[in-house]
Amino acid sequence: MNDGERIRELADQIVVLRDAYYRGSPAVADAEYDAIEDELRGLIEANPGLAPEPNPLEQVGAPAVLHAPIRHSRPMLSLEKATKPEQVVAFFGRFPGQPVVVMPKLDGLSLALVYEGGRLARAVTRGDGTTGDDVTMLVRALTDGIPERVGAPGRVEVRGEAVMLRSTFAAYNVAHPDKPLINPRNAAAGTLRAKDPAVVAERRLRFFAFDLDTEPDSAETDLGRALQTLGFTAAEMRRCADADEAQQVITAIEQQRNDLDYDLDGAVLRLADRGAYAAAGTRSSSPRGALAFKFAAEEKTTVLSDVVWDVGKTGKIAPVAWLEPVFVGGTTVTRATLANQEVIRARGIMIGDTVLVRRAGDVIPFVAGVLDASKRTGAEREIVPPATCPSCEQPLTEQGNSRELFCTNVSCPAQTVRRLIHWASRAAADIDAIGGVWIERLAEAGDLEHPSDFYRLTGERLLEFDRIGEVSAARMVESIDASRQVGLRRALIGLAIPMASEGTAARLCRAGFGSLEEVVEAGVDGLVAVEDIGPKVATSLVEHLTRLRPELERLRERGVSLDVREEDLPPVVAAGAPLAGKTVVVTGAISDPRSGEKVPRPTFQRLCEKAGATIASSVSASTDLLVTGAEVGAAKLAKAEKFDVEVADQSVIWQQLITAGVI
Ligand SMILES: NC(=O)c1ccc[n+]([C@@H]2O[C@H](COP(=O)([O-])OP(=O)(O)OC[C@H]3O[C@@H](n4cnc5c(N)ncnc54)[C@H](O)[C@@H]3O)[C@@H](O)[C@H]2O)c1
Ligand SMILES: [Zn+2]
Repeated sequence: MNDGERIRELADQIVVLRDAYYRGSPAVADAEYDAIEDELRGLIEANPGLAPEPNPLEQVGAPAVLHAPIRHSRPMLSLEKATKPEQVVAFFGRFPGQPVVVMPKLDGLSLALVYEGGRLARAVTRGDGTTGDDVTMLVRALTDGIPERVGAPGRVEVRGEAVMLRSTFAAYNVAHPDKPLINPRNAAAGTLRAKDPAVVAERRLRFFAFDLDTEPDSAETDLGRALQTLGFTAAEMRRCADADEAQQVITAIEQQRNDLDYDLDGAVLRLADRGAYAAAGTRSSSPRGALAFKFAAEEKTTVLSDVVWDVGKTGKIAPVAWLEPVFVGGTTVTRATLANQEVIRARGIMIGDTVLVRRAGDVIPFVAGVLDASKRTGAEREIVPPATCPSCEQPLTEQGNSRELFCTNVSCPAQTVRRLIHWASRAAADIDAIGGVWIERLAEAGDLEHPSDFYRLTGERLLEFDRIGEVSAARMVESIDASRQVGLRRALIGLAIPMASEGTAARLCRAGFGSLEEVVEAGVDGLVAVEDIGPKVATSLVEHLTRLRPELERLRERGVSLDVREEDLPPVVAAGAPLAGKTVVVTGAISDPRSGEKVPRPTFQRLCEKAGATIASSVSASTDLLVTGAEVGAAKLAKAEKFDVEVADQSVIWQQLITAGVI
């Protein structure tokens, strides 16, 4: 195929893919689509005479099906893309002496909001860039962060991104396993395509502003301040004087990406001065005064080569997707979760399908769905859940609405290994010198069956195995020995009792239980009396701990402490504690001002607790204080503002901790 033919082919593909994408059913992942655009761009650059007519790269969006078309006051454009530092340098080179703001490139859908006489007159989607759809009613009902009124009498147009927060997305998919959303961006677009606001009220979106026109021109030339004054949450903007500084901010945004509650696919550079940005003008499909720096993709497509049913520590049989290796979210992924049968059915997934794999934030990679079922060849196979346990071959039971499968055989070998690995894990006994492979070998050899068996292992016995030297054997024994101090809270976690979470273990310690035996003796009635422990959890605890009585005895005999430890209890609050009675959320990167060294967040939270604070993980109406470290996400700050929560920089709190003698 010659270049001209390839150009034609790519241009046609782009038109088809865009059409599908903007209708809400993308046929490929964004990263793959971008690669097609890049190839076309490269070919046209090399052969300017062969540029297609019309050139899809010079068009924005897609000729959408508009229900209520509204023409934009000025086009809503796409952005010029960059992936290399040199391109950032070149951008600064085009505007000597001009300061630039760098902000996250939020991955949602853009909206134009028009205010007339101080009131929201209409909200319009981007559409094909020239004409968009009127979505005023839906936006009013479904989007947070859009004020009904602004304190400016003339015409005001604010542009920005409406995103579905990751937490909203996850909660929605948990509540609707039968019709899951594929990703937050798609969900945001889908939400505003819906006709009835009430139907999708739980799909709330959040609006972040990044662009502004005012008539008459407002005196404020700084974009971020101008937007805030009007009552909007602006995308977090940082002013940079040169390309080096901008590159640092871009890197910081990329690093903080996992901590944020929304998807971003890059960083946007834009002239900080509103006048300078307008004066720079536009190209056919992008403004000259802005540049998008793209990050690695969090979603890719790959082939689902097989599904393997994995036996968990509580006997749950979970489908695990085996994938052809794919680089996504910063690592090569070969396994992903499929949750349960219902999810597989709802997403219509088959073995051999090309599936969309998502790895965003801290979530475990999961198969979000099949993008284009029309590509099937007929060689795909249905995913059939097993009738018996893949490990012990006992029949399985189905539980719950999502029809999760369980092996209830307590001596199931796979469960045994999983439970032992769990006992040795960091959250429990923390036997860090013995990894999963060794646990499996020891279980196979008959040395390990119950956690208490770890405490019978000797150096001599370990040396009887292949591929182990004296040094490692001694380290293993030492690590086992140290784990005898596990204590009530971590032992309870380590025993992997169904329905009892880490929080349950902490609550029991705080409620005054002194040992695991005391927990069993309390019975269901005694346990439900503890705050936040319900009858199901209490019953499960009593049932399983009663069954485990002999094991508890063996652990005791072998010198393992099952009594509450000081670290299991809330810290003693120092006299004159500065944070006494306050519910505190900590966000961003924390470092000790005395040494400049990074401090893990849990360590800092523990210090705050010593100063009297109750730690919470997310900002809500009951939060009293948000402590901010470096690189704080806009979402947390926006929430603090919404709930009127006091915000303090970490330096202030460190000072208080030092003054109060906490450290
Ligand atoms: N999978 C597919 O088949 C397919 C097809 C077509 C397009 N796409 C995807 O759509 C996107 C391309 O389309 P595009 O032109 O909408 O996006 P773009 O990448 O060119 O970016 C422009 C958009 O970025 C948004 N944005 C977010 N934060 C911003 C900020 N701080 N400042 C300015 N703008 C900001 C705005 O909505 C703006 O419209 C790509 O991500 C592409 O992968 C995918
Ligand atoms: Zn089994």
